[in-house]
Amino acid sequence: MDILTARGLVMTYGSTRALDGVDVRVGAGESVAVMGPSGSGKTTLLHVLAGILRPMAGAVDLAGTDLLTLSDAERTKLRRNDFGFVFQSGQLLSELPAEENAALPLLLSGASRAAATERAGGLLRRLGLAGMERRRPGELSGGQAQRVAIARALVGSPMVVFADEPTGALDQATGREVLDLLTAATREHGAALVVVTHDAGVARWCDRTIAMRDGRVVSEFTAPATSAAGVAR
Ligand SMILES: Nc1ncnc2c1ncn2[C@@H]1O[C@H](COP(=O)(O)OP(=O)(O)OP(=O)(O)O)[C@@H](O)[C@H]1O
Repeated sequence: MDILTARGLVMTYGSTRALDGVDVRVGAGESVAVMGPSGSGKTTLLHVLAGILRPMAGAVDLAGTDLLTLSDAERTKLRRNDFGFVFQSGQLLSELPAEENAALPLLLSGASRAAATERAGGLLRRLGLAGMERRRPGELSGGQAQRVAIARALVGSPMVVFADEPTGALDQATGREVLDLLTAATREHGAALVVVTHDAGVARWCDRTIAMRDGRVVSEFTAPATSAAGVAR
């Protein structure tokens, strides 16, 4: 069953067609890598699918809800409840301990502090951060900080996690570890994952890869990383 579908997406910036008629579907619990050269429209697609950007044309449907007919307030609420986000870096609040950073979406949704930090702490421990729950982001390595971001993305049990170059600021080995955790943790939670990346190896962790070029999906495949590498350039 598809949980997220988009049809005919068009997004332009002046004369640049960042999205030029894109159709995408994401199955429930499926992980999808979005690849392609710089400027091919990957981040724009992610933002449109996540309801952050409104396209000039097309439709986005999340489990039967048309995202583009919602009011801004409704879309914000849907993003908070149904989506999780992991960005390249710098998304944690520097003054808050890891546990509270990870608990933030639940706190914003009105959960009690005790319940929210307990759930966040459990996730952090499952992501290998036992004993680091009270550390602030400045006291964590880049890879550890991304694990906190993954915990935060999953803490509200979202339907879809969106990740934009989540390992872009990490060395390759740490990046692989983080991706492994990201895909395993989203799977474990039954969430779908849409991950934008330049790393052809990511396809190894994902169920499907979408390749973009010049604002269009040029190929789509379920394949090992060796096939993905040819499309990544
Ligand atoms: N806010 C904006 N204003 C003007 N042009 C934009 C804006 N955002 C994106 N673009 C343009 O739209 C096109 C697609 O950009 P996008 O960021 O989606 O590509 P990308 O594939 O994610 O690139 P990268 O891999 O470098 O992050 C590019 O030509 C970019 O310059």
